[in-house]
Amino acid sequence: MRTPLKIVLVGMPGSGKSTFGKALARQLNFAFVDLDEAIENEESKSIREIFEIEGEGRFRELETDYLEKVLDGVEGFVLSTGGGTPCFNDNMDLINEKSVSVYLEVTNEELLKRLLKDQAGKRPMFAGMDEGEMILKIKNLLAQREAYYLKAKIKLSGDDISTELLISELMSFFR
Ligand SMILES: Nc1ncnc2c1ncn2[C@@H]1O[C@H](COP(=O)(O)OP(=O)(O)OP(=O)(O)O)[C@@H](O)[C@H]1O
Ligand SMILES: O=C(O)C1=C[C@@H](O)[C@@H](O)[C@H](O)C1
Ligand SMILES: [Mg+2]
Repeated sequence: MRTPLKIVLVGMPGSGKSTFGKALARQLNFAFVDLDEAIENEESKSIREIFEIEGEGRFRELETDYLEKVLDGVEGFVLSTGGGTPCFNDNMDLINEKSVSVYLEVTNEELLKRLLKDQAGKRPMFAGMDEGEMILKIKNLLAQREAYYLKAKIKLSGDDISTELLISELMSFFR
């Protein structure tokens, strides 16, 4: 039996992992998993509730548990991680051991635009912040996280990354 292809998307909050992942899975006819959504469904709580009631530490434990479960699946898939997933526990090493990881690198200006557009309160990391505070938070998060994201096997940069570009990068990767 051929080894199933497991594609894991990583990147900053708002970089488009969920949106892009869904489109990529549809195009490849692969199963799609969004780690944040999987946690919310299984725990019957929103990410915001888990942060507020049980704290970020508990969320990071759950995140690693669900990540391991998905990565150990026998079928191929596209997995969109949460923005912080690669940066806690040994998650990024685990991702690289078991999948082809892809970093979606988007400019801070575009991240801000997208996060401002999204429903307030959807992302606990940015809860209650004004635009100036969000810019600082994006810069700080990227400074802490970029080294983890850069461990990905493939990096795609730009504010309008297409699924066709990733498919062509995947073909080069396996060539
Ligand atoms: N290529 C794109 N161009 C413009 N807007 C986009 C693009 N991709 C995603 N968006 C928009 O940006 C916002 C964030 O996208 P998305 O939720 O997919 O990001 P994410 O990386 O999954 O974030 P998180 O880490 O918080 O889960 C959404 O409103 C989405 O519609
Ligand atoms: O950047 C982060 O740390 C997070 C991003 C989201 O995808 C969620 O996983 C959660 O809100 C934490
Ligand atoms: Mg997402």
